[in-house]
Amino acid sequence: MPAIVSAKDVTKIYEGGFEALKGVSLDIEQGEILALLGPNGAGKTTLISVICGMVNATLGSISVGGHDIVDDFRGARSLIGLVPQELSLEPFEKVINSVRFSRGLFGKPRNDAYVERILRQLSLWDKKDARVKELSGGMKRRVLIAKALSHEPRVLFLDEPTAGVDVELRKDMWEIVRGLREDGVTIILTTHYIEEAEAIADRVGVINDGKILLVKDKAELMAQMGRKQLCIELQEPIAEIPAGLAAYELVIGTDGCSLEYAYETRGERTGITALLSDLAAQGLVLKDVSTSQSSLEDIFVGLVGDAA
Ligand SMILES: Nc1ncnc2c1ncn2[C@@H]1O[C@H](COP(=O)(O)OP(=O)(O)OP(=O)(O)O)[C@@H](O)[C@H]1O
Repeated sequence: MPAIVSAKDVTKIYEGGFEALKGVSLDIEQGEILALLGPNGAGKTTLISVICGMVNATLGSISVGGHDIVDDFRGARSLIGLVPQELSLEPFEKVINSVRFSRGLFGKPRNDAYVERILRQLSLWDKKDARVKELSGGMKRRVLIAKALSHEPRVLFLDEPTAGVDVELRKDMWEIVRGLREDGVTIILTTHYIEEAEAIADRVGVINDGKILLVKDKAELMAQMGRKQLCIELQEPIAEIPAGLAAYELVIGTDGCSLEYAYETRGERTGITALLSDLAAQGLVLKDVSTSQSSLEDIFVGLVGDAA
């Protein structure tokens, strides 16, 4: 299936010469939730602003649903909903009118049944006649989503949807995003929160310093995270690993006093029981054992650190 959003070698140099995107290429699959993870200033907002046509790319090309975002701006833009980072709403407007108005901006005919459906989906139906200023921060964020969905887009961009919101609201937001995906909407969200990417993304893209460092299935990343290390401290140092332990592919510490064993936590057998009895059979006396696991956070920090 062709990608619903395809960016090729996109570079953005802001006035003043700052290069915020450095040849970014990215294909977004229809129906997926892609989390773009990166530190402050990485270029996340710039990338989605360029795709949504709010900022012009300096070089490169982007298409959305097969429409070039420059040559066929209207065709591309009609497929896109954008939930911006800032709460930019008209305070005195009634919720339902603000959603109807957004739909009208895209030249779509009034459709009360559709607007009711999204307001219900976002638990805003009982607030439809409230003025925006009377709503809590979480409700305002949901109004922004309703507005972004008002013209029935196929791709929804959420720029840090849960920045600064409490845990409950964050989980509500994740539920909303999952529900939208079930309706067939492709979702791209930017986040600083690794646990957010872990919780809802199908794929994770890591961006830093204007470059995409990695785009991977979350399941693959999780499999990488499913590896653990068992560190065995020995009572006495050894010069080399006894031949009888070769099958375990142990790594010996520089002082000869420790051994490291990598295993899959998801596998049926970790091999730890057999290893411990074979160590004893080889006459090795253990002083201590500990385990460690690489997390998405380690992978992220490693990637961003290596790139720096
Ligand atoms: N209009 C602008 N003019 C000049 N530089 C800009 C402009 N907008 C953004 N930048 C710079 O581009 C870089 C990327 O900014 P961007 O907002 O895309 O990052 P981000 O990954 O979204 O960061 P955050 O997580 O803090 O929102 C930053 O160094 C920022 O200062």
